[in-house]
Amino acid sequence: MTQAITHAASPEAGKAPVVTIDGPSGSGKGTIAKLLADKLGYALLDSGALYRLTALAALNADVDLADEARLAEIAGNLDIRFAVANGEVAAVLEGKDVSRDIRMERVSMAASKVAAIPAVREALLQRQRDFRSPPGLVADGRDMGTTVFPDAPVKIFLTASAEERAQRRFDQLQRRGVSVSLRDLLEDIRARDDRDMNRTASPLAPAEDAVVLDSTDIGINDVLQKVLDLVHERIQ
Ligand SMILES: Nc1ncnc2c1ncn2[C@@H]1O[C@H](COP(=O)(O)OP(=O)(O)OP(=O)(O)O)[C@@H](O)[C@H]1O
Ligand SMILES: Nc1ccn([C@H]2C[C@H](O)[C@@H](COP(=O)(O)O)O2)c(=O)n1
Repeated sequence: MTQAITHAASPEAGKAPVVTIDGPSGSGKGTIAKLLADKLGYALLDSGALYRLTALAALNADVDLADEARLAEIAGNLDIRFAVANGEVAAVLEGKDVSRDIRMERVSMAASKVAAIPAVREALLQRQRDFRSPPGLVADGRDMGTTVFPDAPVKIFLTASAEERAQRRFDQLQRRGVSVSLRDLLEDIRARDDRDMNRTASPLAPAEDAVVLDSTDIGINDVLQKVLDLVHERIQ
């Protein structure tokens, strides 16, 4: 069962093993991170949710997304917690479950802009590190292996072609009854890749010691098994 962590870490917590899973949007990071955390009984950090929550708080307060100082202040003072209910992790902002709101397209776009601001990333750094706790942590994002947990014993960079990622997102939205165009999704994925890879602060890139897994032609179970093999080889 995935653990939800909301408290500051103890000295032992700093030594707990971390598995980092970075990669572009739609590569399957969130899916694999959740399955892995469940399997290992580790805590789970969905770092993208922190950028999404910052973006939602800013949109709710009508803050200009060009106002970097104000956005950093919002990121540094977020009133959030992650609650586990029925095996799912809910994101709670100022007491309200906003798990669905933070997945809306306008929030995704705002999160991508907010995440490019160095002062926002700095404001969220320690909060992310506080998720590290025994028996271990699975951390999903873009800079988990390069910046947030550079000493992690297992670093995965999960990728897939833009076309495959757009198709996966299309199928996911269709299952939820949301009608979208595959072409728009592909354009959106390319725009986000470009912004995530070309920003100056913690750009999306594999850590030097990361294992790169291309899941374009590999199913979820096979990806999970490859990651588990690495964990057993390096941690337990
Ligand atoms: N290897 C795979 N084969 C087929 N479908 C997959 C695979 N991995 C993930 N998926 C599906 O792709 C969709 C996107 O996966 P997921 O949300 O985990 O991606 P993500 O990398 O976390 O994206 P984001 O960074 O935008 O949150 C989901 O519907 C998931 O079930
Ligand atoms: N460590 C991270 C995590 C996420 N981001 C950015 C990338 C996206 O534009 C946005 C939302 O992430 P998602 O929920 O889609 O994984 O946040 C980042 O820059 N660094």
